[in-house]
Amino acid sequence: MISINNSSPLLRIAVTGITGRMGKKIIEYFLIKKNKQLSKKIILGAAIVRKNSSICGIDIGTFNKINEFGVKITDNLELIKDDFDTLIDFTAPDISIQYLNFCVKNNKSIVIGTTGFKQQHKNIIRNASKTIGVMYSANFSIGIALILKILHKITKIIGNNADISIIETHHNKKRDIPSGTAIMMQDLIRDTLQSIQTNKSINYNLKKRMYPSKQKNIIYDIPIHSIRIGNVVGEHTVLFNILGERLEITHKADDRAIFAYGALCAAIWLGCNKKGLFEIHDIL
Ligand SMILES: NC(=O)C1=CN([C@@H]2O[C@H](COP(=O)(O)OP(=O)(O)OC[C@H]3O[C@@H](n4cnc5c(N)ncnc54)[C@H](O)[C@@H]3O)[C@@H](O)[C@H]2O)C=CC1
Ligand SMILES: O=C(O)C1=N[C@H](C(=O)O)C[C@H](O)C1
Repeated sequence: MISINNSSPLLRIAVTGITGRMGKKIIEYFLIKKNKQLSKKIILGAAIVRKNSSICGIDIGTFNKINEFGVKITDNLELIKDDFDTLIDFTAPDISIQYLNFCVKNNKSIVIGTTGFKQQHKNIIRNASKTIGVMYSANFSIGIALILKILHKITKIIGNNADISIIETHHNKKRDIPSGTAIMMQDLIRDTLQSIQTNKSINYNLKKRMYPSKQKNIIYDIPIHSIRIGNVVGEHTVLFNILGERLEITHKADDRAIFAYGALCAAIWLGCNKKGLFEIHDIL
């Protein structure tokens, strides 16, 4: 499990996208105090919604049809900049970058779960991490963090001789395609294959992925097949086909709470004093 440093001080969290699928899940942890360990370490400092939303000014508890909580929904970060230490963002690429820039300007740490970033966004994220603590992951589940370690090991052993494909399945409301998780898996496998080819020790991490690989000549065809159907929370399968047999490594998310829990643990781990670019496996 992700370890939570018990000596970390109480951390005030700002949550963006509070009307979204992920924003609601994260807020739920504060309103329903779903996890005692987390509740001892973090408090809700701000609940942020898109500009000019009709729900600005409403108490977050009232909005979620429970008792008044004492935090009013806002679209104005300037008003609440002294009410939080760390911002957790699961929204959309362009607004995520605006929130990131606000955090840089006001020396706040940030946990970014948004996916669908283009390379120029990733360069901005990387640059911001020179000034503040940035935790970025396309997937905050413990399961995927563990599978990434397994994929690295399998690719090192059979990658050179395997036919590899990735299948990702998500709900039909998902905006980006393919999923950020599938791209993360594809990047890891490609980096591992490149390291085998060039005998360089692989140090797979996001930092490396923030800049495209310099070795343009080595292209690995690892196709990603995407399915958008119903309410699927998120499923990923990596297939390694070698002579006479096939490995299928699968992760199936049933509840977005796993992503929310991972993001909240990441926020506690990140705290408000670190500087740099981190990802979920930094805290496993
Ligand atoms: N890293 C991870 O573990 C996970 C990442 N995600 C990613 O998180 C993001 C959000 O996913 P969902 O919550 O399902 O989406 P959603 O569409 O349900 O929610 C998006 C939220 O962002 C807000 N938003 C969008 N554009 C905005 C703007 N211009 N200004 C202010 N607010 C804006 C919306 O109002 C909404 O509250 C996606 O990129 C998704 O891929 C989702 C689940 C897990
Ligand atoms: O949009 C989603 O729902 C999810 N998006 C993330 C991704 O793009 O990988 C993570 C998870 O699969 C759910």
